[in-house]
Amino acid sequence: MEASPAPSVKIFDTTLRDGEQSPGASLDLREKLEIARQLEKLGVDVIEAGFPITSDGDFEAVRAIADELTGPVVCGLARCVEADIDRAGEAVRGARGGARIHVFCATSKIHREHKLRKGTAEIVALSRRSIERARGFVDDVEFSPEDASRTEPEVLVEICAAAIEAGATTLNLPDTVGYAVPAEYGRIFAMLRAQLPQIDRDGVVLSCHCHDDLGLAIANTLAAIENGARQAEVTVNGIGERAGNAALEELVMALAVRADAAGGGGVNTGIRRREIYKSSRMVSTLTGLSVQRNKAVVGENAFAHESGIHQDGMLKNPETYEIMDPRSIGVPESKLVLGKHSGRAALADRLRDLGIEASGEVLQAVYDRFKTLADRKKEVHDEDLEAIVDDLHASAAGPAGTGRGAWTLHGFQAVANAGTPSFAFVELVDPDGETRREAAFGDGPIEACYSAVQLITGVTASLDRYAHRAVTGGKDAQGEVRVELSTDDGRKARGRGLSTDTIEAAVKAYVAAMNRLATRAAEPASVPAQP
Ligand SMILES: CC(=O)SCCNC(=O)CCNC(=O)[C@H](O)C(C)(C)COP(=O)(O)OP(=O)(O)OC[C@H]1O[C@@H](n2cnc3c(N)ncnc32)[C@H](O)[C@@H]1OP(=O)(O)O
Ligand SMILES: CC(C)C(=O)C(=O)O
Repeated sequence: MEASPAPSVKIFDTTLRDGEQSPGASLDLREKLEIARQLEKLGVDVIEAGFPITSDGDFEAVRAIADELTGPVVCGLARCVEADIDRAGEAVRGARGGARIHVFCATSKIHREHKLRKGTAEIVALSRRSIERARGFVDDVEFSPEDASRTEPEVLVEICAAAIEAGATTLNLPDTVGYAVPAEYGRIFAMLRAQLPQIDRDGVVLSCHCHDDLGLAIANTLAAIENGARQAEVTVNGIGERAGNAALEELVMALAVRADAAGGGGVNTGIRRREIYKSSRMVSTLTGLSVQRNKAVVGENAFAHESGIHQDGMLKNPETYEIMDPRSIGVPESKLVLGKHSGRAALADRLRDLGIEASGEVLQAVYDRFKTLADRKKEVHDEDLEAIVDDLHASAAGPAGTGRGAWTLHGFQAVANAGTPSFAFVELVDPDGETRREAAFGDGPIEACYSAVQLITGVTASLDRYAHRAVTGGKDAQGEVRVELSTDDGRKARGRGLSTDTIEAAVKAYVAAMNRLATRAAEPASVPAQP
């Protein structure tokens, strides 16, 4: 006996309707068309392009999308209000990929009594009339009993039966306020199929529409599919009213990665997964709603790894820490971000990418400097690593290759006051390993530090050149200071310092130059190569 093919679920994308209801996300006609074209490339089955009674702009956008797209069915939303239905019918009529009107009417007790102020019988009759009116425009009519998950089961059964009789071809059971939990939401679908056998018999499509108020939109959607829903209403990036809707990318990838996600056996969608990331970027850019960094599937961190243990695993086999291949959704590659939690494996790998082979003691030396820096910076960039390696090369040579010890900066404090001289206290370790300290005043904290260094070392030099630049970006960027010193007897030397603290970079540069000056006594005319 042949195995029956895996069922498939239609993807009904409502980014342009419910998604656009996110505060601040309004889209104009051109933007809606651009997103609709991308949704067509993505392979969605139905595009809910808008709510045409809302405004002339929304009507025109739905009309334009219906006129242009040839793949997906184009749908317009309508209340159980004649003018809404007529406007939606006008907007989607003749849609090249198929036209649908989506009629909705709230059915829960709270919505009946407080919002619509109508009894159940009146709501059932109104819905029936509205569906019939919509069928006058199109054969494909979807009906949603709004707030279905909070509606009494008997009311839901009654209105769904009436909707099918009136000609609804899709029945959508929305969890309008994101209140349902998965088992309960799944049971509603099972209950309805059991109570209304005409659903399965006549091929009425059951649909789910979940909001994320409790973070359960995807779990609820999967529960609905497990219980017979064959259409899922979703939005790109999960945008939508309040906390948003079930995210298209999360649903599609849950079904793709886990064959048992909706009860086993596998469920297909017609989505071209390589278009997911591009769609996400486009929706984010055009709506102005940024995607949170840790958002599943499409967030900036979804395929980024910072901790050493994970990075090491990733380098050995990406499947240790990634359950999907980023390229399968159009993300070019995973990222190993170097930071405080990174280890030697990731560091050596990045150095290799930069053309620097480091192992053993050299790697350890770079690693020690890297960790010190990472304690001060959120992320260590390639330029930071190159600067660390340069710095190590310079100090490994000793003061201009003399082989003897050098002065090193141990610590400093600098106080800057407006209107009065600045004050600095500096501690250096001398070439024999002794810590020496001095305090001095100056015109600004850097000059005060330089005076203290001169007092400690006994070397008096003029500062001929001072240059500062940020080597990396951001507020925790590394600054590089380069100085050039000269003495009365004609010796010159250059020095370079690197730190996230400008004053520290300046003092390091000065001390490096002083070390070189000390070696210049024998050959006063020569200036060493730039470090
Ligand atoms: C769950 C959802 O996401 S539903 C979709 C929500 N989306 C939107 O509301 C976006 C577009 N909306 C709009 O532009 C406007 O609200 C309009 C044009 C639809 C209506 O505007 P107005 O006529 O000024 O009505 P307003 O928005 O103030 O109030 C809604 C009215 O619709 C009624 N209503 C709500 N749902 C339905 C329904 N499904 N069927 C019939 N009437 C309904 C309300 O009871 C209220 O009627 P009332 O004024 O008699 O009390
Ligand atoms: C119109 C319906 C489907 C809706 O958006 C909701 O109930 O959330």
